[in-house]
Amino acid sequence: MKFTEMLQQRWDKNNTLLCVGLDPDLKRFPDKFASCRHPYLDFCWEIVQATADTVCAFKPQIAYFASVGAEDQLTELIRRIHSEFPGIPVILDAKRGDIGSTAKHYAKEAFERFGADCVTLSPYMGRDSVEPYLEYEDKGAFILCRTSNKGGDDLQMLDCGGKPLYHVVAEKVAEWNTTGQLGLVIGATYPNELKSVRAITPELNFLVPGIGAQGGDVNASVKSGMNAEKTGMIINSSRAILYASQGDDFAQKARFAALRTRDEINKARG
Ligand SMILES: O=c1ccn([C@@H]2O[C@H](COP(=O)(O)O)[C@@H](O)[C@H]2O)c(=O)[nH]1
Repeated sequence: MKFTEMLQQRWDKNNTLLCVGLDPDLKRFPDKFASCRHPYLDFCWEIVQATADTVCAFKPQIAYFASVGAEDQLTELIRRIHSEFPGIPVILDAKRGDIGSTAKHYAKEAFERFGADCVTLSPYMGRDSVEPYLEYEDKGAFILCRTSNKGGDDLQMLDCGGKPLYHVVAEKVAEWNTTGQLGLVIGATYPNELKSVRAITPELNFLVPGIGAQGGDVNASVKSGMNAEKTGMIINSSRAILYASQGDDFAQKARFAALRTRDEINKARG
């Protein structure tokens, strides 16, 4: 099934816009994982099992696996999600961006090696750096537009002939999106910007990180970013769910945190 179809089904049938981010940091795991052979896989798998019914997607962040040589654990994690929870799309947060010939290999890594359904990309190198990902017709890509961090201002707010650079990125991505595979990353820390980009691109889906640990306003973000169908958003929370407890009850506490967040999002949708 195509990434966009999987997502639409999760929105419609499971009534959730929540995405649980999988950013596994060994230092924050409960003690029982210290002696595991595959701690990143085992920890994330318990989180996935505890939260699967609450999400529209999972988003593993590649740096947390690659920095410790745990790529095989990431591959197995995504394989298990697809096998045990078919229909839940996996977005690999990799923020790639390179010339076409190299981008082909990054696309192969994300979609063939890791088996992800979607990937995050930088827009900085332009259309031909994105095109190799679109050759995988069932897959999707979210392009960085207005990121959740403070330093995003350095470039994204630059004036481009009377409009900020992130508006130009939104317009360009809408233009490149001839196949319906593209969306935008916009931080929940900037609800006003979410609103302005929704007005420019009513048809694009948004990946929205920044609630939870980064303090983004759930109610304002949802109201600003949802589309006419009250969907169009994948709202990510990683640390606030993963590390809701460091005790043996971590999975149960993660589930409660996910349920609370899903319900808060749904309340804001009205
Ligand atoms: O603008 C962006 C783009 C990506 N991220 C990623 O999302 C998660 C956020 O984690 P939290 O623990 O919920 O803060 C993380 O993987 C980032 O790399 C982002 O935060 N902002």
